[in-house]
Amino acid sequence: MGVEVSVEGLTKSFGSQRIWQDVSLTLPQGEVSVLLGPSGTGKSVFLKSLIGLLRPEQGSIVIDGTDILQCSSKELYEIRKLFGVLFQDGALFGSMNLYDNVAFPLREHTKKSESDIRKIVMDKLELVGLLGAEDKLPGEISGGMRKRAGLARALVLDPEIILVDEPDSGLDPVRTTYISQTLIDINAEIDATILIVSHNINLARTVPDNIGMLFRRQLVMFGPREVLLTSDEPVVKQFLNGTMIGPIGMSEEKDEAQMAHEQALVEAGHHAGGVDDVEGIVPQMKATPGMPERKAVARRKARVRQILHTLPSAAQSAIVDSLDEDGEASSAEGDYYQDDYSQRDYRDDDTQVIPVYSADAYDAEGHNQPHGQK
Ligand SMILES: Nc1ncnc2c1ncn2[C@@H]1O[C@H](COP(=O)(O)OP(=O)(O)OP(=O)(O)O)[C@@H](O)[C@H]1O
Repeated sequence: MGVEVSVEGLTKSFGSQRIWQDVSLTLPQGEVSVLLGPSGTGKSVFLKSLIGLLRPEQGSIVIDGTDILQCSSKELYEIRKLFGVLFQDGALFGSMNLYDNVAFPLREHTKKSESDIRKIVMDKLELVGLLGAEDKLPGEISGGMRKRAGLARALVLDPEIILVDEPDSGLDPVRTTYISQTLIDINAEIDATILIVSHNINLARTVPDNIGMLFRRQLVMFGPREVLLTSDEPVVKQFLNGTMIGPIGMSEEKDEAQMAHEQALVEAGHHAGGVDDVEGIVPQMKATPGMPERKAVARRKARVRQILHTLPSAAQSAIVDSLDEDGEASSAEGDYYQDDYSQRDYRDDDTQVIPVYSADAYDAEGHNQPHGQK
């Protein structure tokens, strides 16, 4: 089973440029999480920090009991072996065919025989649907195939944590769904902890168990998927709907005057773009029939049940509904409704759900004034 990744108070700058600050979240063991955020908010920087390629100046990243910001380089080397990483372009070696690309980590990091390597490589190529393409060079195949080859290579060392940077970039919606299905199937097969960085709303709505969002140097929230997908936070709603109306601007920082101007345009009949009906919860993708059950599903149910009372009421209802669909409502309701949630302020609870932005969370300059963050 994949290991938990626990991030606490993480802050990263490049020189005087603060990328994000005080980011705290836990990727639960073996679950699939997505980190959303507008372009340039530091999602890739976060992903590279998790594997120790970039070094945040504050905070901790605890993986399998080791804080990778404090450990020796030898320990970091060992921790890195737990990871499989799919970078945006697949990061394949252009001069090697797909077989050799996928075999590369096995030849570099293990003493396995070529016949053992062959078995593993063919197995992973089959998992990502690339059997028959092993002799092709990266330059001879499509972007989607390159991504799948990169994914196969990320899997050969049996990673416990898989980091995936924008699996959808450069892919059409159908291929994006295929790669989403592959990620879910991989999770079912090897039960790895998976973090996907993306700004694809369809993927975010259908793939993960948990969703987080970065915006204006803060982690806006992180928690069960139902929390973000039912959120009323302006930045989340704008992001999900893809409209120009809201705190996200072309260059990220949008001030009050700009927001008022855009609102006036819309009131005068200008189309703000995006779609209005991207709301609510749609069913989560399941492993392809014939694959093992995702073990994360049962673990997540138990985990979410424990924190349910700390979540916003819309998220609670959505979670209870999803359990209803699974035929669990009657046994679950007894547990859920012991508490009077309507009387609770979820922001005061000890929870990983960190809603920071609301309508009153911006000062006169349009800068955020985070509240409720732990
Ligand atoms: N090695 C680096 N040195 C200096 N600045 C960097 C470095 N890597 C990233 N940055 C800066 O960090 C910021 C966040 O970049 P990052 O690629 O993480 O954003 P992102 O959210 O992944 O964006 P996108 O969705 O467009 O891929 C950018 O301003 C980028 O220029």
